[in-house]
Amino acid sequence: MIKVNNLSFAYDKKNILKDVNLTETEPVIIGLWGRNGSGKTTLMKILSGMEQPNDGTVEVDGIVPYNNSDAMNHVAFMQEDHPYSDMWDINDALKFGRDFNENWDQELADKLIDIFQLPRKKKIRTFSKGMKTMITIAIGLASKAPLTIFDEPSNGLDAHMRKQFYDVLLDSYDEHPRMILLSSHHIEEVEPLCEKIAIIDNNTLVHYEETDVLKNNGVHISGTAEAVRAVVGNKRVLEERKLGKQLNIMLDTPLTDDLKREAEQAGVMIEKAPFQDYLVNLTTKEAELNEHA
Ligand SMILES: Nc1ncnc2c1ncn2[C@@H]1O[C@H](COP(=O)(O)OP(=O)(O)OP(=O)(O)O)[C@@H](O)[C@H]1O
Repeated sequence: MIKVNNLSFAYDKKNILKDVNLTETEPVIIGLWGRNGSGKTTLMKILSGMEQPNDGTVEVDGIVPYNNSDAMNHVAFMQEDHPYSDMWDINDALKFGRDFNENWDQELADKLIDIFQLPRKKKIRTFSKGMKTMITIAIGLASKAPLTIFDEPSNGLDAHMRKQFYDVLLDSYDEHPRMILLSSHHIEEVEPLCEKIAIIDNNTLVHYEETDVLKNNGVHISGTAEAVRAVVGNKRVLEERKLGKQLNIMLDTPLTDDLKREAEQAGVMIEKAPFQDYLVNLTTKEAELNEHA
């Protein structure tokens, strides 16, 4: 379904993406995580045919998306701050979706507009940020495109709306499994939806893994320096912070029962690190290693 081989892309000779490889053949919901400016939107634009790679190849659903009028039937790219005409109300936006997506599901579109309680008659330009995000989610899901891409889809949604977004996305995916790519720089916002996570860092895709595997990693250990170091041994350290005689270390390892026992015996505190903190430290560490390579 997605085949990206040795993809490189530059804006004005500045490398944004380099040697990106990603292959996925199964319907799956993927979270694309990376820090601000890491190249998530750029990769999404390339997958949807809005930008052309400088090097390498991209195939989506068997087609090369760039400069291909057929791409619209294979990829729906719902951008953050999606550009709607100032004159449009919801019916105009849905008509646009219907005209450009051969798999368009009008019943689902109408249902989502009702669930999100969006006003049909008001111009979209008068909507709040969260309401604009919701209409974008409705159009993306109703497109039923083989690859549906949402750039920062939970942006502007309050906790209640975010839950509704999760529910409608998972219902729609269960009913019609397809590939859905969701970007975020805050992993906790999309992780509950995603079976797999792709991580962009240092201009490339550094990890593509099952969410459950990645999410298990990252452990904080704190206590006196000597006791902490004894537990750490030669495990991979992602972050180290000293506070007087106290040492706090983040390890790149899962929190196993063995490790908990070891920590208890050594008299140090041990806990699972938040997923977002783990990813930030993981990418910082790998960027440092690359710099020194
Ligand atoms: N049209 C453009 N012309 C020149 N540089 C650009 C253009 N669009 C993006 N960039 C640069 O490309 C890099 C990657 O931007 P991109 O928008 O893909 O990142 P992102 O991971 O989506 O960031 P964010 O999480 O902040 O939205 C940034 O350094 C950005 O300044």
